[in-house]
Amino acid sequence: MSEEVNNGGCTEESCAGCAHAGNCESKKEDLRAPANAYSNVKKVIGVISGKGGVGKSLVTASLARMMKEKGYNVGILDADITGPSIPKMYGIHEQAKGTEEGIYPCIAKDGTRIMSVNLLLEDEDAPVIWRGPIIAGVVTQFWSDVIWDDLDYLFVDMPPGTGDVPLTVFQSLPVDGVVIVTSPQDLVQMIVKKAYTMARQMNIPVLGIVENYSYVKCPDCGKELRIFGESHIDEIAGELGVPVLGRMPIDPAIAEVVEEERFYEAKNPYLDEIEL
Ligand SMILES: Nc1ncnc2c1ncn2[C@@H]1O[C@H](COP(=O)(O)OP(=O)(O)OP(=O)(O)O)[C@@H](O)[C@H]1O
Repeated sequence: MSEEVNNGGCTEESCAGCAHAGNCESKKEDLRAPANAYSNVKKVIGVISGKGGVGKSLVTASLARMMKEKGYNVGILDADITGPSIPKMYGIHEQAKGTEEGIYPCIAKDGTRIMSVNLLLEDEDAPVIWRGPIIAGVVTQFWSDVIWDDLDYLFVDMPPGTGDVPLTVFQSLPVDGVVIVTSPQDLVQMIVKKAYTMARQMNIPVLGIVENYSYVKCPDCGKELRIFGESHIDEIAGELGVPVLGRMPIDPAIAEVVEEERFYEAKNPYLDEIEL
């Protein structure tokens, strides 16, 4: 079930007397959180998935690396508050510092600016046991209180699903578009549609779909093994009218760079051609 939101197309005249006028999605700017006064972010891209564990954080960081390699100023807002993984991928274990003006993101070895709840906790292994509205508030603060400085692209790694946090990000941040990450399993069709529909209901453009775990390449004969079954991604993308941005195999070289916390030098050849 979705919240009662209006998808736009409203005019001042039609709003007058409308029962939803007070919380109408067409008046989106009312819900927008202000950016920090020292931030100048040109594009905000959300990375979402209908379900957990499909490699959303990996895709977020890969897109950030791709844009970094192209010479852009890039940041990652880790909105996956209860399962933050971005700082560790980049080998960052320090705490973020703040001043009166705001909080400074940590800077990875490749220059990527990163903010995550793990950079604010005294013990990075401590679990975050907060209720939805508190978590959503923290994500908004990552936009309003963090000094992002000049960024060409800010990638937002969302928690899986269509709960409080994605809703808050869509309502409070000026998201220019989302990338949906998925895997080739049977349930996927329905799950991708849920993520797609949520973004569309919030008037956020869907830039395309990335399929992860598409295949494994046999190290001996080079044959592509589809261990999660045949992909339905072209069908789904066609039905929704969005492009397939990439298909990633399970790649031990990528797993290694994550395990060794060296993502600042990662190259993900499977997503190189994406235009954002
Ligand atoms: N194509 C791949 N090849 C090798 N390892 C991968 C690949 N995709 C993801 N992984 C690894 O699988 C693990 C889970 O990936 P990731 O953390 O990106 O998933 P997620 O969808 O963000 O998870 P969550 O839903 O819990 O936030 C990570 O250790 C990641 O490095």
